[in-house]
Amino acid sequence: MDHFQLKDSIVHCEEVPLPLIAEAVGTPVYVYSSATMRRHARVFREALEPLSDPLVAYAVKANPNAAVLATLAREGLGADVVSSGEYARARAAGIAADKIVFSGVGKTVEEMRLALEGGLCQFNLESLEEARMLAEVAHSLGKAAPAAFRINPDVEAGSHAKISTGAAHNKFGLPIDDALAAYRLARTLPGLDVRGVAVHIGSQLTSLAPLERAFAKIGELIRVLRADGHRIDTADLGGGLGVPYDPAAPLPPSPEDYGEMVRRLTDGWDVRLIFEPGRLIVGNAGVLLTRVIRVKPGVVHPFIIVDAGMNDLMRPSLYDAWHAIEAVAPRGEQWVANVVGPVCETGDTFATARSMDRVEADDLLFFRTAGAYAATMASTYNSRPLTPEVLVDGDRWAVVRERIDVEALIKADRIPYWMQP
Ligand SMILES: Cc1ncc(COP(=O)(O)O)c(C=O)c1O
Ligand SMILES: N[C@@H](CCCC[NH3+])C(=O)O
Repeated sequence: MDHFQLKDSIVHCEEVPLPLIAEAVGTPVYVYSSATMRRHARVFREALEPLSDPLVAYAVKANPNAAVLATLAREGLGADVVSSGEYARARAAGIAADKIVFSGVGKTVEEMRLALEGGLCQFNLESLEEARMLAEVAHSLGKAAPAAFRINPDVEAGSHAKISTGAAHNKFGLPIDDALAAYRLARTLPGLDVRGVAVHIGSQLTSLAPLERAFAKIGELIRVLRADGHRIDTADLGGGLGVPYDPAAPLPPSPEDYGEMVRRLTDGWDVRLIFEPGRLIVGNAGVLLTRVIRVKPGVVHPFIIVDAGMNDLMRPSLYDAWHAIEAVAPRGEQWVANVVGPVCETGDTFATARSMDRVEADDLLFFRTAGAYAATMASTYNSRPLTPEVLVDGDRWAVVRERIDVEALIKADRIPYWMQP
């Protein structure tokens, strides 16, 4: 079910016409559909049935907006966090501490302390060095930190190189060949209670095969660890399932196919499974609404200059990502055009030679699949305000993050004392 659809020739988010939001809030603006998020949370959970009591810990990095987190908390989701900021956001949104998994490559002593004091399900440790540090911090607090090692299974995820994490040369996780020695040593550390394994090989995966290879290796590792006397109660299988961006591309595997594969691969593991989906839950729940500033002729195709830039939506410039770009009030004609932002970089290009709705200055366009890794990766480059966010629920809508304007940016800067009069 697509919650961004034409009704009376105007694209709506659920029951709310997008032009209404553009007029009231200004553009560019992110717009999220509550119904889509709720639906994705349910579809994912249903796809895992009848696994007993899995923890679905939404990867907060995909979209950490407080209203988004509160929506997902009400669906019973936990949180996968990678910083004290994400931990604080998850707690503030009402996510119970025992549903929070703390991942991340460079957890600091302060972050460890914060999560130990506030409570959590487990830390996913990336190295023995990190395990030692956590053991010390927990011991000093008189606690035993619940933990798993994130294993690097040396599997190529087949995704974009910048979002693949499971190959031996990537910075993530403990090399699988070092795992047994690490579990043995970790067991001797007071302050540490290692009781699980974790794996996450990358994001926007469009095939289940690499996940199957990784999970098979993890299954074998669990067997080896148990034979060596280690207690393994949890297996965190990460996130990574891709979502459709380009309708012309083959569909990524469905949550149902993923669930079937997981049940098959984890049969007999006898652990509590943890999942960390991010993009799957929110990716298609958001759009970036933008207005055409002007159209200028190009040598080959016209340039549509919109008021959203690479600072608002980085994915095309960072990963050559493809986002559908459609008119909010289509004129019924198609053309081939380039869509670019106003930022002073050639990379501020959203689409080149794209067949799309013909538009004129002042028309509204929207970028689809902008609910994940979009607003959260925005910057103020070129001294552009941070884009506001709006949440829709049926016929209701609300601004859930204000535009952080240039006044606020200027106020955050300081003139040093020696330059003051
Ligand atoms: C450890 C970890 N878990 C979960 C995720 C969420 O991934 P995705 O949004 O692809 O589901 C990520 C990001 O790739 C991650 O690094
Ligand atoms: N930012 C990436 C995903 C990174 C996943 C982080 N673990 C994207 O937009 O596709």
